[in-house]
Amino acid sequence: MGHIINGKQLSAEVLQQVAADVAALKAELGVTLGLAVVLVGDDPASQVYVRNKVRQAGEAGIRSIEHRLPADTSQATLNALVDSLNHDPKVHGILVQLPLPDHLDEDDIIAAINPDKDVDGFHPLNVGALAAAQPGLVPCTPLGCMIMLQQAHGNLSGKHAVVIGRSNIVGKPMAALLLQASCTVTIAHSRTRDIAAVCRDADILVAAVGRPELVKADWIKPGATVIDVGINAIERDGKRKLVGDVDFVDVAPVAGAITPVPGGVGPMTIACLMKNTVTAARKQLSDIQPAVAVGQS
Ligand SMILES: Nc1nc2c(c(=O)[nH]1)N[C@@H](CN(C=O)c1ccc(C(=O)N[C@@H](CCC(=O)O)C(=O)O)cc1)CN2
Ligand SMILES: [Mg+2]
Repeated sequence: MGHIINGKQLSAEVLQQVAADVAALKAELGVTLGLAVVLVGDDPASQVYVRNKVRQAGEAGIRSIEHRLPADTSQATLNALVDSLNHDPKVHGILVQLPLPDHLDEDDIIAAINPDKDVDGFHPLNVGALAAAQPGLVPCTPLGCMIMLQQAHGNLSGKHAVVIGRSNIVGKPMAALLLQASCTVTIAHSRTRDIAAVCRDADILVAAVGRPELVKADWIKPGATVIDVGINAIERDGKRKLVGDVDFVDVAPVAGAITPVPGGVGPMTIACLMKNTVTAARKQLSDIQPAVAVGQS
């Protein structure tokens, strides 16, 4: 049985560091960090995630400013809200919970966020910065996966990493971060030929496709590290159950280390949102007060 990477415990450690950084910024500069959380509509899962974000911000000493808008909110109204948050000095981070209702254009809203406040790391300028290995805000889920990998593996240099999935939110930024860590990176997707054989060559496998329990034991090189980004609600034996993109029971005996679902990558996503809020605030505060030393960690 491989080592189970405990995302709950690791996220608590990340949050503890964030709380210390938030307290230090308050002590040094007298600034309370602010995170604006925008939720449009009443998607039940999004409501749970937003509630957890607001709670954890509070635990880290970050003030959250919640904006809950009805499902029929217009693009113009949402853009105007984002614009006002962009100009509010008490707001250091802005996140718009996804998915948005169908009539809204997600790309347009993301592009409207000030890139310095884009704590999700989805703005095209932050996407470009990551691709060019320049400083910027990095999407929370891939950032959380990297923290888990570094803890499980130490140095990642020279490892073959396979990422299954090519989404803008997880697959592509994940591949960019693994490349920055000097991995040899393959992105596999729905058109990849003999995907099982491609995955079997991986020292590190990151599954982010949204297909319940797609990855089986015979896809895994013995001893490989397996990071499961999938969160899929299924029904089994008449009960609702959350499973990942990896068949955990099948794969865990073969893997060297593996993340569970729930309790793996999910909690790290929220912890990294708080970490990004500190990163964003430091950049904004050092732009305003370049002479003041704004600590880094
Ligand atoms: N603006 C954003 N929208 C979305 C993001 C994002 O990073 N920014 N990611 C996902 C949803 N998400 C955060 O927003 C998220 C999903 C799941 C979890 C989590 O902790 N999951 C738990 C299980 C939760 C459950 O019981 O339902 C776990 O894996 O242990 C955190 C955050 C899409 N939208
Ligand atoms: Mg849409």
